[in-house]
Amino acid sequence: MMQDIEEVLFTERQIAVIVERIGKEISRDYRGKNLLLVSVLKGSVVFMADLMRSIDIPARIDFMATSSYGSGVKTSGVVKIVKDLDIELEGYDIVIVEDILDSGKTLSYLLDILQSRGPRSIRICTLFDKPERREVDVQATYTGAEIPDAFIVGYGLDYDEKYRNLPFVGILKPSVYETAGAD
Ligand SMILES: O=P(O)(O)OC[C@H]1O[C@H](OP(=O)(O)OP(=O)(O)O)[C@H](O)[C@@H]1O
Ligand SMILES: Nc1nc2[nH]cnc2c(=O)[nH]1
Repeated sequence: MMQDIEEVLFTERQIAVIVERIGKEISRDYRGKNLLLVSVLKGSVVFMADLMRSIDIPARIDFMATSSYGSGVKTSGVVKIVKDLDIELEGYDIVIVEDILDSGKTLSYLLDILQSRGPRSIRICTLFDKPERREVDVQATYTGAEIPDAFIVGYGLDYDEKYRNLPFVGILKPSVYETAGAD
């Protein structure tokens, strides 16, 4: 796996510092509220697992899954709900937990859908943001780090369902996806 990584962007240690900082911000902002963390599968699962443990106020969790990237590095732009939430949203202060904000299509779609279910409030938390790539106007309240326009993997993020279990985040060598299928 390591041979497919061009450059390590964030080490395990650097990610831990970022997650800890966001956990503190959310704990401060949601004290006395009715916090529900909504993790968007599968990419955010590693971030979610660490983030929830760095939040020291009561929090519920739920999961949903969307799909728009298929097995490649380009979004199809058509977002589908693959798995919906289990709970009703009335009365909750929702923080959507995402691994990456890229074109913005996934989060803009999710915001619309979740908003229509009547939560008390709703905000976005993303570990990574690629502002240069934005096609739809979406902004996160909590952002771990802004990154350049490169395809990253690790710490939950995949290419073709691989590399999610890397403990760090790195840029995938373009030769990996340019020669895809030649495995
Ligand atoms: O801003 P966008 O261009 O919409 O891209 C961001 C979305 O793409 C990734 O999900 P993906 O569809 O690859 O699913 P996964 O989380 O299961 O890897 C990521 O987890 C975000 O949900
Ligand atoms: N793995 C991965 N998924 C993405 N979805 C949108 N951008 C990215 C990215 O850079 N890496």
